[in-house]
Amino acid sequence: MASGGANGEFSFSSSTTAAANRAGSGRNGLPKIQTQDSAKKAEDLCYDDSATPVKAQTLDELHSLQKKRSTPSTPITAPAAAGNQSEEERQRQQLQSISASLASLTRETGPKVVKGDPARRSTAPKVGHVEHYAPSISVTDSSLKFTHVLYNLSPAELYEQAIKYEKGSFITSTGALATLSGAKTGRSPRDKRVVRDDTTEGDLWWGKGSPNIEMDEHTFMVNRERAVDYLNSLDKVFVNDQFLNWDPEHRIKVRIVSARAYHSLFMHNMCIRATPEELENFGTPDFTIYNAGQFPCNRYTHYMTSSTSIDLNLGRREMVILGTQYAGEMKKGLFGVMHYLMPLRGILSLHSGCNMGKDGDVALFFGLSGTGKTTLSTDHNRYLIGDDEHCWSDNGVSNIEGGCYAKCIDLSAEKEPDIFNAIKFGTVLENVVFDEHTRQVDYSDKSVTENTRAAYPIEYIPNAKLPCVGPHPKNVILLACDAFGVLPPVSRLNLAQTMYHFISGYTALVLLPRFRSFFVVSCSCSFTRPNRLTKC
Ligand SMILES: Nc1ncnc2c1ncn2[C@@H]1O[C@H](COP(=O)(O)OP(=O)(O)O)[C@@H](O)[C@H]1O
Ligand SMILES: C=C(OP(=O)(O)O)C(=O)O
Repeated sequence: MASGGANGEFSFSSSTTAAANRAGSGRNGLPKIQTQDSAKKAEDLCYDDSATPVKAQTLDELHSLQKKRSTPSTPITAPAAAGNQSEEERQRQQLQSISASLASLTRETGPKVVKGDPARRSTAPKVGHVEHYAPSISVTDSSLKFTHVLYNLSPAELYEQAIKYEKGSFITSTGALATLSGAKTGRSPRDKRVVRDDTTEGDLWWGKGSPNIEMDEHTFMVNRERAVDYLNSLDKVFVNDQFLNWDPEHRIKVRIVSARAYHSLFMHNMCIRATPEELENFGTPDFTIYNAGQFPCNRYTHYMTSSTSIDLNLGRREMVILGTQYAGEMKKGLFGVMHYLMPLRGILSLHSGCNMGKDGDVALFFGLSGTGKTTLSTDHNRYLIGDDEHCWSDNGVSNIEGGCYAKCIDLSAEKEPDIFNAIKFGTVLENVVFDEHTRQVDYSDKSVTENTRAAYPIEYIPNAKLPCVGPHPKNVILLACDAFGVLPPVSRLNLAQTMYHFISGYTALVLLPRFRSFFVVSCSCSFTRPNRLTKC
């Protein structure tokens, strides 16, 4: 039994130990564990208590001292058109916009949308509730409840939400948030549908060979309603208002409504993060994602061939996700939107990584999934502009995203140090396996999936180029997985050859990463205008 000795020493009560203590050594002859002089300590504590009284009477009061109110980094300036808009009015408009996003299109009333965490019952809603429409006699049960909106939460707040409420969420030894994406651990391209209507009939590639599988507007609305009803049935939803495209002239405002903190943090990392000032004037989004991934689609619905459906409606500028929680669907779904919107503005959207040398020479890395865009564009000797999605306009190149989505299988500090070190607080780590005690990740473990991923903000890469824009590219590199040695390891191509191989898009699909060989085509090219490439 251990007890404190009269002189403040830590001692054991057995006679052997007491004898050892007298002899100046601890049990088994080990040196005694020294502690402070307890009498002096008690005196100090006494003085401390009276010198700095606690500025609270209760624990709740003490907790309330812990948190300072967030304030925008610059004073709130009234937008010219809106005149002297009060903070309260601005909040009301923001809530009304979110309320409109969540509105059912078939019922007249919906839940009352309020801001804030429902778990903090003592905190009154920031703004009074907003009905979707004026109350009518056709009141439904759903109109009697509240839906709490967790709006643009910070990574720290999202960590707390995930760990508290989402099974399979843990903090790893380097501070990343480990999560599980559920039954789906990769994208579901066969479950993707695009609404074929007047907007898209002439602009999109339909029919044999096209990746665009059509659905009609009515079926989209059925799925949209299903997703909105699911989200409205929850106590709380996450809403992210963010941007796409670092080129300020062609920036797109996106809103992501989701049910999981994991999804909100993933998009926080992957889209461009708005400053508090930009959020003040965010207004109506250009595009909205409804992510109801935990809820399946109804297979009796026309066009549905599984319980998963990812539906894009370019006319309504909306995307609905049902039956998959894999976060990459949101990222790639938005990329599809940019592939539609940007060419209409004469801008080429590129599925490529992009980096820049010290002399300003920009290189593009094209390739299908897994060919090495993220790995090779994250080059310690060059500035990273982006790892996956870019726009090429008369202004040069710009990254569409605000973060990177790296594959983690067999990741090591030696081979990919910048990516390895980016896996820290704020990073989402999907489907990795870790030691239950030390929380050290085993990047070689494929128990959950081989497609383990890390999503982190681009500034986690030390030599990221911020803002993520650059001049016209000087070199184009085409990457391909070639398991069968069809292609030479490296070839230098002229313009016509580059166009030919770009269209061919050869990649062997059935590969494990360790068998990959990379066909790298480097072409010193003279593309100065994007429409030249558009022709191929
Ligand atoms: N020589 C190599 N070059 C690039 N990636 C490689 C190479 N050898 C193995 N890899 C692995 O292949 C994967 C490439 O994936 P990634 O860079 O994310 O591709 P993409 O961004 O094109 O989808 C990574 O897991 C990387 O570690
Ligand atoms: C987002 C994805 O694409 P990529 O492999 O190109 O990162 C994905 O496959 O989930």
